[in-house]
Amino acid sequence: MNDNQKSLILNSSSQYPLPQGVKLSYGTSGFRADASILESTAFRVGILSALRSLKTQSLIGLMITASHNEVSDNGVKIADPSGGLLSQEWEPFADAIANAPTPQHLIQLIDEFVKKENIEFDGVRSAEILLGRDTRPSGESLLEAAKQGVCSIVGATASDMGILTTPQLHWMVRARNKDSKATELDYFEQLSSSFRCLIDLIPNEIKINKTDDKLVVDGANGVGGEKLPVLKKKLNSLDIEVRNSGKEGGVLNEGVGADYVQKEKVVPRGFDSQDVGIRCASLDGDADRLVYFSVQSNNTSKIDLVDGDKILSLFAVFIKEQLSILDMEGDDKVDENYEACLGVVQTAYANGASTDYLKKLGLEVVFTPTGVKYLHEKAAEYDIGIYFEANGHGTILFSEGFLSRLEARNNELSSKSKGSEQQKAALRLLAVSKLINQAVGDALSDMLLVEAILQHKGWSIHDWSELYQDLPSKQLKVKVVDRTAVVTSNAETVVVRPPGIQEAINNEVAKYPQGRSFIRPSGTEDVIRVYAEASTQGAADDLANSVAKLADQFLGFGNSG
Ligand SMILES: CC(=O)N[C@H]1[C@@H](OP(=O)(O)O)O[C@H](CO)[C@@H](O)[C@@H]1O
Ligand SMILES: [Mg+2]
Repeated sequence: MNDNQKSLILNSSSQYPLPQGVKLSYGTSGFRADASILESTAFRVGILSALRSLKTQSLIGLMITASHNEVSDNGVKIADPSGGLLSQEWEPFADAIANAPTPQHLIQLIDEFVKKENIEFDGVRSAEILLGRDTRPSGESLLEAAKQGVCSIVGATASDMGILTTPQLHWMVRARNKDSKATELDYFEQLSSSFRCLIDLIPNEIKINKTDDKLVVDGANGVGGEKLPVLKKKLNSLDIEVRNSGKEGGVLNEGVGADYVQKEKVVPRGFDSQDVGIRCASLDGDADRLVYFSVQSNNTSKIDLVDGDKILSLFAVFIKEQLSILDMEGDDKVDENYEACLGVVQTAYANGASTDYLKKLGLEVVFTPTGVKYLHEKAAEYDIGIYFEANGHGTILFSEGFLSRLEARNNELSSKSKGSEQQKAALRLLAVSKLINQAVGDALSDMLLVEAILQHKGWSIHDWSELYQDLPSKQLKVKVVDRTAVVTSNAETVVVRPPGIQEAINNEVAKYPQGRSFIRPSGTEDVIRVYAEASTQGAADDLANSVAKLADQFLGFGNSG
């Protein structure tokens, strides 16, 4: 780094000092904290994004959001050239610069990193960053700080894309780096046209039977609630009513949204007994998570939840069915045809009943630690990889190689047997690959795929929910002295440290039919999470409570004295 560059960073970073006592970590999904302490972080991540752009010689995204956290929080994260999350190799550098106590320390860290990574400031392409933010009031000033960070790197350009859903920004970064159309309008156009294509391919006999009912969506008073009406205008085969759009005066994520609905299993604000029997869905605060639900008829404050595991199962059923029509799946595949490698990725939080169901379908199910970065990476190893967290974050990844095969197959079929069931199956899979966000889980595109599949199958939300019965489950949080004392293995299902605790958990689990329980340190909160599953709700609650007690005994404050 030359002196001119150093003094540029020095001058601008002195305007964004690190507040005292702040210690931040890039975490499961970027930096997140109370918005009032994040300006220096946004500024520094702005610098990081420009360096990442120079290193990869590609466009990079920077998103200001704290997803489902309360409105007073905010956060900042990076979208890599593929549209995916920041490479994990750069996370330690992100942590280091976010916590650098003075501008001088900051410059030293950047200088060392630039040397280590061989980042050239006078390469062919100068740094280019797309910035977006969710609807949080603090977003504007944090975006400005991030922009100043980007612009403190010589030659870098920052384009403010305004208010976007997180997946929209990731989608744009991916599209721009592939030289495809990449505006917000292009995003809506791609989603709506591929959705229409799937609807047009619904077999006639099903279309006649289909129930033309409406979908009511809880927008979490966030950006998804703002964007959905725009998308809705482009879809005439779907009747959507948006509630909690943020325009009715409700507070972001307060008693609303996918995280609240999934964790509390109660109706969000704005929904009541009049909604019994109606298909409902909830987005989270930045619209990268989606869950469905219906209001219970006998207790209208409660819901029947259709979570990420069931969205995954619905997608898996549909994809498998299309592959089977194409003879690209299963034992009876036609020899000359290629057998597509379809994989499903879950975490330990996936309901055990969903895993059983998927395995019975004959699917390969693999587990990764919690966090989209792990699931996404694993899913990318398949021709078609479907991943979902139980909380509703997920997508379907199609490999480039498989898509070329599919294109070729479609061309061949369209000359030999145009309009055949096989060709329709190829067209459906191609439409899914365009509808579903290839960069990151996307509530809006996931929702359109759910709706298209339900119409295709002529299923109500009830039919869908009946795919399997969730095992009763319970999640608890336990405050401990030091959550990093817990070290896990086997996709976080086994505790290897501290010694003894896993044996104690095993002894508890053995007392419950269909019992399963694990603990792990949260990556986003200062707690240990306890998960338990058993054959009845009472048993799941009891098991969770006993395991929480064990966590407290081994790790809690009483133990440390
Ligand atoms: C049990 C649970 O829902 N954990 C969430 C939560 O992570 P924790 O590391 O459990 O705090 O936030 C992550 C980021 O949004 C999400 O990926 C993950 O699924
Ligand atoms: Mg989110």
